[in-house]
Amino acid sequence: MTSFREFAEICQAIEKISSTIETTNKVADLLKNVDVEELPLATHFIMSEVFPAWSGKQLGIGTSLLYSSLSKASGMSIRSIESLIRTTGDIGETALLILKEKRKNQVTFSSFLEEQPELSITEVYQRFKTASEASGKGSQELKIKNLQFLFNSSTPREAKYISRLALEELRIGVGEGVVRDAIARAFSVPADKVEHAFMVTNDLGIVAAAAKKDGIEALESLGIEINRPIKMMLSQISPDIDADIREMKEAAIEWKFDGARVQIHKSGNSVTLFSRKLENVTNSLPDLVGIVRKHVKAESAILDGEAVAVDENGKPRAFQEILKRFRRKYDVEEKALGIPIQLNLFDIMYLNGKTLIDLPLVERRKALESCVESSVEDSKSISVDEQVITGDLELVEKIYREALNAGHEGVMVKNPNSTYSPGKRGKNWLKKKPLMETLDLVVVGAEWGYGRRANLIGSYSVACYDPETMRFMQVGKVGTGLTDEQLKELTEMLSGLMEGGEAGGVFAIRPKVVLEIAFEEIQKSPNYDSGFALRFPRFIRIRDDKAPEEADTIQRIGRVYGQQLKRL
Ligand SMILES: Nc1ncnc2c1ncn2[C@@H]1O[C@H](COP(=O)(O)OP(=O)(O)OP(=O)(O)O)[C@@H](O)[C@H]1O
Repeated sequence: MTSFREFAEICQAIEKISSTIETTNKVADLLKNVDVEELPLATHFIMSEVFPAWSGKQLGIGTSLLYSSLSKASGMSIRSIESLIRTTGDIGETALLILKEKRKNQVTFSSFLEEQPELSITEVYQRFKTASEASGKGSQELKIKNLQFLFNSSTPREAKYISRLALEELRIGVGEGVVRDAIARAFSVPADKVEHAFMVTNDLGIVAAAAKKDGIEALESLGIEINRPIKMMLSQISPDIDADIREMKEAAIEWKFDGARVQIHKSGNSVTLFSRKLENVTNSLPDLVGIVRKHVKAESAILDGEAVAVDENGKPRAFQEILKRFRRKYDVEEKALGIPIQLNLFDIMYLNGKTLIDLPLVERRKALESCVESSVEDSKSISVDEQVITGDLELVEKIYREALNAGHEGVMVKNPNSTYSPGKRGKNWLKKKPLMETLDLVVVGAEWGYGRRANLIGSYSVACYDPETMRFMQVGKVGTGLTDEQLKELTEMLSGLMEGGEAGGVFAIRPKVVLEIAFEEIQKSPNYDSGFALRFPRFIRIRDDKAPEEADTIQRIGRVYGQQLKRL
């Protein structure tokens, strides 16, 4: 068993270094030292995850639960803890200070270290797991008891990283890229083998353990598995789509539906549906499960498509309508009748035991067509997205116009020879749609409203993402463009994410919720840590199909700012 103390020491060391190479070396040291059984846990922990992202398991520990546990473990009041957090600005440093104080009053620190059995990585995981699984009556107490146990058994430094891990933010800047390189370094395996193993498993914990056990051979034997979702391949906007099509010579053109992405796993009669964020949404969409069971003729398959909400004439409804269906947990059947769904399939990654992601799109397409059956009367509920392969730019424009006239978003332009690259946004999938510059930004703070809206959150501080530092950087405040209903919805979503208490009606929010924001212009500004500010930001919609790390980046903000200058 590896001690959590060792893990905390590595975190502390990484926090002090800024070079990526040194960070990677430290993570590689950790991976080398951890027992193979605990390696998946340590690999996730170092990326601030308790459960692998694909598992959809939520830790569900909010700040108030954490404060109560710290308070119980130390005897300090919750109010004092909140005020300490306002000074330190961080739950980790706060936990460290509280535990230092506690140990000082309790026993001599060295005798504590001698008496206390060391926490192992497995023990920390088990306590988190038990806390996350507690439900129903008495569950709060059980959650607190498990966290309290961890704080009672930890050194101040361990408490610092336990409390940050509880909120799934270690703040040490270690993401997938660093861990991928660290696995290659730690076990002397080629980086491209690690990358491919990650694409098919979507789990660096599994990859690390395989590399440690049996090197390249074990990595090559890893494959896609039903019910372990793989990351979605993504597209990018092209500054000159005509030039890109010319370069491809021929491109595969498909309608771009404005709905919600869905990844379908079928094994025999069992069907599981995952959202773009890889959440399991099967229970919300029983009608979609029925459609797949009836029309997908494969023993096992993983399919990619877009679910669109339609009206009685089969016309697409607003994007928000389909998200309502995805979110819906109760009254599912009743709601399903209200908002019928159409499933448009456009890719296949796995069929009857075979991984297809390394095949070119044209081949995958044949496989997809071979296993989807829809009769004329059913063509409203399921179809394979029509695809035209052409290099004729006029024809592309014609298909684009037809898509817009039919109420869709535009077209996708795909490279017919491209493989399916999970999690990648690149030139093999391009999108062509009418230009309206918006940004997807993350809520990091909020303020109560005034007057009639005093019991609702009325304004939102929004931030972009910096993938290099893994931090969110504020670019503005949004308070316009929202209806009362949207304010209510957002107030509900955000009230569980408040952090560190409230000061003058203003409070910090854990970065979880993504909003799409329109704006007039981006300006340079010293007021925000991003160095930019949005002029006249306006709310467009909630993007709860997007994870915070998928928000627009500081680099994109810089690029849009640069383009504005060129237009002047
Ligand atoms: N035929 C299609 N092929 C691929 N994706 C499609 C298709 N039709 C609709 N889509 C949707 O378009 C998205 C591709 O655009 P992108 O990857 O850039 O997502 P996005 O960031 O949500 O962008 P947008 O806001 O423009 O949808 C896919 O995630 C999918 O949900």
